[in-house]
Amino acid sequence: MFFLLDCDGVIWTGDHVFEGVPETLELLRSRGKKVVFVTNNSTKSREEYLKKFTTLGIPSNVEEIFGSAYSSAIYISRILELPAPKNKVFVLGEAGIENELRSENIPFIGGTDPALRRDMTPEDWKGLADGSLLDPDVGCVLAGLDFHINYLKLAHALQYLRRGAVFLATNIDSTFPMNHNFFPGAGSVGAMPLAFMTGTQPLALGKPSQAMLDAIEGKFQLDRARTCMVGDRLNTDIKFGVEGKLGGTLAVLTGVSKRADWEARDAVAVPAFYVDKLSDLGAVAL
Ligand SMILES: O=C(O)[C@H](O)[C@H](O)COP(=O)(O)O
Ligand SMILES: [Mg+2]
Repeated sequence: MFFLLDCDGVIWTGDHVFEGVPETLELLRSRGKKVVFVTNNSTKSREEYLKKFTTLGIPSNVEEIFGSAYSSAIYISRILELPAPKNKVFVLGEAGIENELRSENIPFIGGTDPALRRDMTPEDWKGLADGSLLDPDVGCVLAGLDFHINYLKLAHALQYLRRGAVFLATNIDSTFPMNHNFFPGAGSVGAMPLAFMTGTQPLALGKPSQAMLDAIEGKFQLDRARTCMVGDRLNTDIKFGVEGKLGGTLAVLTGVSKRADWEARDAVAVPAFYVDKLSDLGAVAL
């Protein structure tokens, strides 16, 4: 049996690991359950997440980690297959996306480039308008959670999209649960502002995307009927499990969604089960 575990709002909030999580993971593994960490947070690569798990005292390995940055990189390299020379990606996001694109040998610009962490200049207004400042090899814009978003980056992304670049997003979460509070999410800082500007929606490759679930199913050869998705957010985690026809969905109340959200008549998705926190799983006959 597989447990697909969300991270932000389930395992941790920022660097605070919720009480009893390491013990619960150990219990699951000791009972022969397979654990896969499935996060929409694109700011870290699988290797960077492994470092975070290790630093926070949670035993894991890189093969157990499946993030939206990785999901996006394998989609671009193995499905989208941008024709050279227009196979470069303009990134709105942090190092996690860059490192996963590198691991799939996908060329990219933007992202954490310090040259873009500044205000617009008259040269920018002119060069972006006439295209002289644009890289002709960019064939795709990938928008993720960018903690350094600014007008210049959005202006670059818009010009590439206006010139026909493929519009992708790692995820479109509206908020980001952090330190027991909420901050602007990936969708709110990059993908949705660009969607508003262009009138087009990105293809999002994180939860609830079924392309991501197909990739996870393929990688782990899991049996969907014997797989449970555990998450804190209805319109990503629980929708992912329900639309993926997984055997179970479990909501935890340590993150974004509350009971009232799925008890509402127009709930986007309803979990099969819920617990107050992940460690309550220990009391369940697994
Ligand atoms: O804005 C975001 O990217 C999300 O809020 C965040 O990444 C969610 O991560 P997850 O709960 O899927 O681990
Ligand atoms: Mg979450």
